[in-house]
Formats: sequence, structure tokens, C-alpha cells
Amino acid sequence: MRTRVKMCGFTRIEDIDAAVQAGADALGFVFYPKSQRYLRPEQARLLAQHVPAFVQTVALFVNPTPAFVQTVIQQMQPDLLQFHGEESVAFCESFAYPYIRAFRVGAPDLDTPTKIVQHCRRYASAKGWLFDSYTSAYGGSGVRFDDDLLEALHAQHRPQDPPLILAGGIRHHNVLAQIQRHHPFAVDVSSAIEDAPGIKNAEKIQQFMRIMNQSPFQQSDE
Ligand SMILES: O=C(O)c1ccccc1N[C@@H]1O[C@H](COP(=O)(O)O)[C@@H](O)[C@H]1O
Repeated sequence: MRTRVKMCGFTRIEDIDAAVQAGADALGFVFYPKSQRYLRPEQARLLAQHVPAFVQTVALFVNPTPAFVQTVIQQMQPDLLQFHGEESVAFCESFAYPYIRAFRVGAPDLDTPTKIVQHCRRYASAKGWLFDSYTSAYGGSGVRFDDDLLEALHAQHRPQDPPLILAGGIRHHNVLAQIQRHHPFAVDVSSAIEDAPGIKNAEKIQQFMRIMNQSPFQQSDE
């Protein structure tokens, strides 16, 4: 199966065009005011108009108010929500909207495979379980986490569980090895394809997709 690619943290139309042309499957927009990649909902609405059919848009939040999530949904109509903070299952489900749940591997309540699996399984309604590293910035920090923890988690992943999305310090030089080791459904990359937070680099985007296209997991079995 082809490993899907989400690219995150877009703030400029030219970067969206570069990612779409390079073949990204999903584009993320950050609605966390403390992030340097933060977008106001009305800015995101204009950017999202540039995303064509068959490329998904993802609205990323960290512990938002319900009203703010509703504003973003109304303005931008994203395909998916991504909750990257301490949002409860009830909160994530309250919007009756498809969502990805991000888990910060290495946080005090997520520092062993057993704790992680127990925690993740509460979010059975998620469309994907995304694993990122535990940092004070909540994400987009380019930091990897303990691979052994993820391997243990992958071993306990059941077919009925939401698919795994690998994030946190995914870069050109490590993405193929990470795919080979963990077989994620998708990877999510932000820092590695930019010159500065929110300022993507078309060459880095293209180079990342070239590497992804070399992956043995991108080829058909025939
Ligand atoms: O991108 C951000 O600024 C951000 C802020 C708060 C939470 C998550 C954020 N981005 C997500 O972080 C991961 C990993 O990014 P990186 O490749 O390590 O830079 C990814 O899932 C982004 O969607």
C-alpha cells in the first residue's frame, strides 16, 4: 500500500501549489495561536480555495474552544480536524466531524507502550492516530521520539484500530527508514520542508516527494 503524505503548516499560496504539484495527499493548517505557523480562519479560507479535489485539507488545533473550532469549520470547511493537545474523546466527537487524534509520545501519561495503547484506544472514532514527539511547543518542532516505543505500539495495533500516522522530526534522510521500520499508513512532515516556520521551500517539498516515490512501499505488488 502506498504511504500517504500529509504536509503541514502552510501559510502561503505558492507553497500550497508546490505541495499539490509534488503530489501531497493532505495539507495541514495550524490554528494554534502560539505557533509561528498560526493562521486566522479567514486567511485559511482563502488558502484552502487553492486546494483542488482529491487533496485533503486538515485543520490543526491545540486545546481550542468549541466556538473557535466551529468558526474554522464554517470558514474553511476542512476535510479533517486534527487535535494535538489534551482534548478528550467527548470533545473530539462533539463536532460530529472526521478527526485525527495526535498523541505526544513520551509525555508522562504516554511514556510506555501499555499506557499509549490504552490511551489511544479511547479514540476509536478517530480517522487516524498520529504519533508526534513530546515537546513544550506541542508540535512542529522537528524532534524525533523513541522509536522503540513506537515499535511496541505498532506490534499491538489491531486491524480495527484507526491507521497510524507518523510525525515528529520526519526528514528527507530518515523517512524511508522510518517507513520500513514502522509501516505507517501516512507520514506527516512540517519542519523538514521549510526554510523558516510557515515558509515552505518548493525544492524541499519536491525532494521529499521524490524520496517518497522511491519507497518500496509506494510500488504495487505486481
Ligand atoms: O506546526 C506547528 O506549528 C504545530 C504546532 C502545534 C502542534 C502541532 C504542530 N504541527 C504538527 O507537528 C508535527 C510534527 O512536525 P515536524 O515535522 O516535527 O516539524 C506534525 O504533525 C505537524 O502537523
